[in-house]
Amino acid sequence: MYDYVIVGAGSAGCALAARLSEDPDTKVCLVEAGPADTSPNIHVPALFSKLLRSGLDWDYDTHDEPGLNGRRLFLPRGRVLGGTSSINTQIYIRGNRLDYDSWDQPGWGFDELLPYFKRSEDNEWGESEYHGAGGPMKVSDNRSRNAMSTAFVEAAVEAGFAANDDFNGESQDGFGYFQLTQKDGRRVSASTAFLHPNMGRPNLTVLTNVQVHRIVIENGFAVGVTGERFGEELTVRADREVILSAGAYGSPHLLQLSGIGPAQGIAPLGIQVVADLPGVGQNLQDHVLIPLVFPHEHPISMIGFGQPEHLEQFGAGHGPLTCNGPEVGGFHRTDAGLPAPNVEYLSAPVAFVDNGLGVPVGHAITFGPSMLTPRSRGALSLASDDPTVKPRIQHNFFTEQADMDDAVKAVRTALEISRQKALSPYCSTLYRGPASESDADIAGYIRAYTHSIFHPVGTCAIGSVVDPELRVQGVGGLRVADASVMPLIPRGNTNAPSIAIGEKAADLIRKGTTA
Ligand SMILES: Cc1cc2nc3c(=O)[nH]c(=O)nc-3n(C[C@H](O)[C@H](O)[C@H](O)COP(=O)(O)OP(=O)(O)OC[C@H]3O[C@@H](n4cnc5c(N)ncnc54)[C@H](O)[C@@H]3O)c2cc1C
Repeated sequence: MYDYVIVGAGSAGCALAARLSEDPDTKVCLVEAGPADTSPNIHVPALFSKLLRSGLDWDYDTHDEPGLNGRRLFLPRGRVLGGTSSINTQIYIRGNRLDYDSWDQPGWGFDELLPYFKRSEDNEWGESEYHGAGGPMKVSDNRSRNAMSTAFVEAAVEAGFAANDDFNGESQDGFGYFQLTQKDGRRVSASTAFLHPNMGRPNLTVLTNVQVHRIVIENGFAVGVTGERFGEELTVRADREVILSAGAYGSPHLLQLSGIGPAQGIAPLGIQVVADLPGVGQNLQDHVLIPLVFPHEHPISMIGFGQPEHLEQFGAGHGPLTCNGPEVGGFHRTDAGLPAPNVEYLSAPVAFVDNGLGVPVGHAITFGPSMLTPRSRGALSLASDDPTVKPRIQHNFFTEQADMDDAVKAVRTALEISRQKALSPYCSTLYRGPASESDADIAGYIRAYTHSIFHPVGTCAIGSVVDPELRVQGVGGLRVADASVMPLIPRGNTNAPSIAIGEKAADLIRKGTTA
């Protein structure tokens, strides 16, 4: 018997488990579907693409996307200790102040969340107004610094955009190198930061290879979870609370399998409705990337990494194997009158094609806009009452014309950057890109080549599915703490915000706010 059972050892779940188990009198069980994070492909940043569609990936796809010529897009999610933070590209971004303030939920404004961002952080720059030092998660400058990445930032400046050294500081706008969740050039995941140092705590149990199938609910109260481990059924009981940290796809999937969700979607599958919560699985938001790929002859892209000298350099904490992929980027407003950036440019020293699944055959640079403020909304619903069957996920990318209008402008800006002098050695040939700069050609290219950049949120949103203390409405002893609770997607990458949610959830739970 445990006080708290947490489902999912991802970005939020690891932070939550570590914080709750700081109290030696609190017994915490963290249940994870995937294995321990021992694969070397996790820890060597440049190998991240080897994790996609591997055994450490839930390997989802969207249903036919109506705004993207009916294509199905690849949606990777980590299935391993650390969750998606064990397979991501380590960019450390919090989003914009405006994001959290516009959630308009008590306790979730930017000024109230900043202490949680800082508490988790150990920035090599040290402590400041916007940064924390001494927290569990190391944040460092990029150790790789590919010549193409530097050229991309220089080209953006040549095109008239500002340089920015700190996207998490006073202002988000501008171009520069990202800071990364790395230590000495190795990946820092939520697992290596929050779990590894605390595995010896007698009051923290971490169960791996246990896929939770349902929440056990007795008299309207969550009292544990049932699942499967190597073919054997397993039940874990919680004395106080069950907390779902299974991610933006996993948490609404589990709620619906447990009878919590839209009655009209779950009852026909023979699932007994425990709470009719129409918001579960709705409000799905994500960022897309529109990649432009420029092949060239310079032998400096990621396909050349892995030479003996690179391995030696990696051992010393630097060199190309520390490359996270998108080393640089920038935040930009497609219209000067916007209150905050609506585009994040990403640039990687490699041909990043076919959702990251295509194997690059020659040297290239890939960059393009990731659209930060989508109006389109998708949904996740049950395809079956069998918990091992993947849910039906539809993002509805670009089903709102305003999303397309912004993206067309953003692609045009990327092409303008590609024509600057600093990029001239690398960008003379456009292999993947629009046929011309007409609105129609750019829109056609977007529909044919856009992919997800893997930041799903919003499917158990605060104010709809959970209250501001993250309690699931209509069921006792049950909370959700992960990216799914964000009512609106932040302007940036979603790992740091998910960790901040785990940090804050721990304080909410410790305060004993359960009804
Ligand atoms: C390829 C890729 C690159 C990315 N790059 C970046 C980046 O550079 N920077 C950034 O900020 N963000 C990035 N992201 C996104 C970011 O990592 C995620 O938004 C974040 O990790 C989500 O955290 P979470 O806690 O909500 O969920 P997750 O970290 O996905 O954790 C969910 C956990 O729950 C487990 N789980 C799910 N269902 C069950 C079940 N039924 N039983 C037991 N366990 C279960 C999963 O296995 C997983 O461990 C990237 C994502 C991908 C896929």
